[in-house]
Amino acid sequence: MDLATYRERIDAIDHDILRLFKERMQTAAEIGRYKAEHNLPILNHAREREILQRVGNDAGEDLSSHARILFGMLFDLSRSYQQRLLDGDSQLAHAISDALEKTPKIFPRNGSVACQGIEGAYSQLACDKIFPQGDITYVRTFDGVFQAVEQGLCQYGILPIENSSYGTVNAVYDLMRNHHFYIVRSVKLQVNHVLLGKHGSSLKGITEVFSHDQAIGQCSAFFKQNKQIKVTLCENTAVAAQMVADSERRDIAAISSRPCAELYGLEVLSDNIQNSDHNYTRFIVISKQMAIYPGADRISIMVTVPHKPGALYRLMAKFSVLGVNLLKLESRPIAGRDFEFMFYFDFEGSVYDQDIVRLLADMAAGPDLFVFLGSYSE
Ligand SMILES: C=C(O[C@@H]1C=C(C(=O)O)C=C[C@H]1O)C(=O)O
Repeated sequence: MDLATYRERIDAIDHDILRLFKERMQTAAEIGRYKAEHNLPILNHAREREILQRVGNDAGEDLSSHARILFGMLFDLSRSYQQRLLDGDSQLAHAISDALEKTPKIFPRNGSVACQGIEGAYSQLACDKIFPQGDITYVRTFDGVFQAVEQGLCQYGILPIENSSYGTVNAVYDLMRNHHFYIVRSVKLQVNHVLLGKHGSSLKGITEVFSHDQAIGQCSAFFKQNKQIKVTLCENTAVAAQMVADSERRDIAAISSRPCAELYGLEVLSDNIQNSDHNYTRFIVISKQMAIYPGADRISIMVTVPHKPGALYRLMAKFSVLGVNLLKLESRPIAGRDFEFMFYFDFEGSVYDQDIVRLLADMAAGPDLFVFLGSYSE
């Protein structure tokens, strides 16, 4: 047989599969209605296991695992179809359209903003970029930024989430699940670190350097070359500069931003000491209310998936069928659980796209934890 004839055969088979698929989905919808009337949950593990067992056996050794994957996908589709028919428009879909209606058409230039650290901190530099007329309140910790927003003390909060060379700011991701907030914007800031010491001191005489863990990590090559220097972590790069300024010691220095030299009366002992010239940190802007500004083309969510083989794969398949491009996938262990993880996804997409809203509503309706973290632009 030639290729064209094989393809004709495949087309005919697909025609039958599609007819049967539609029939299967309609039947699942009927079952969904029955379940709603009788107060039964949509998911029935035992039934799915039974079908997988049968299908796996009937398919024969060669195709057993392929058939199980196919039917696993069919279950997902049939459950989400049942859910959608029963829920109509989900709560999340309503909240999103509400936010779209109420959000001003232009991102504000001012507002009260919580930043971690003190003046000269990189969060402040990020804030200046986003809110040129922002009114900054400094808090000591990242947790304090979340709290200031959650309690309504500040309209916005700024938090670093990842660096192009040193990676994720884990502490911020771990705090996300303890707080209620929405991401309304993100920004990428080029970060050039400088070594700051007392006037008249020099790199040769420095025995100890203070800074934040991220800055130390981004300057690891500098420490390899200067092995005599002891590293001491502190909560913020600007706080490190202030500590050096307040200390009597002349053998200590801080890794900070350049503006901290002038702010704290220090001297630049070494310039651009980060490993890479292309060193960027991404910051998010959080707010208490959901707000989706024009141009929002990025969506962030936080989910757990069941601790079972294929669970993450099935979640990813939902993105894949819509042709959604994933921008970031981060996993963090859930404290107190046995290697269970919280997954954070950033993906490209607009909430004006009904397929995307349906996907979000579908995940929100599932049995696992799902949090919509916001839709925004960078
Ligand atoms: C259709 C049903 O709902 C769900 C979907 C199933 C399926 O697609 O075969 C099986 C079990 C349930 O988790 C059902 O309960 O039969």
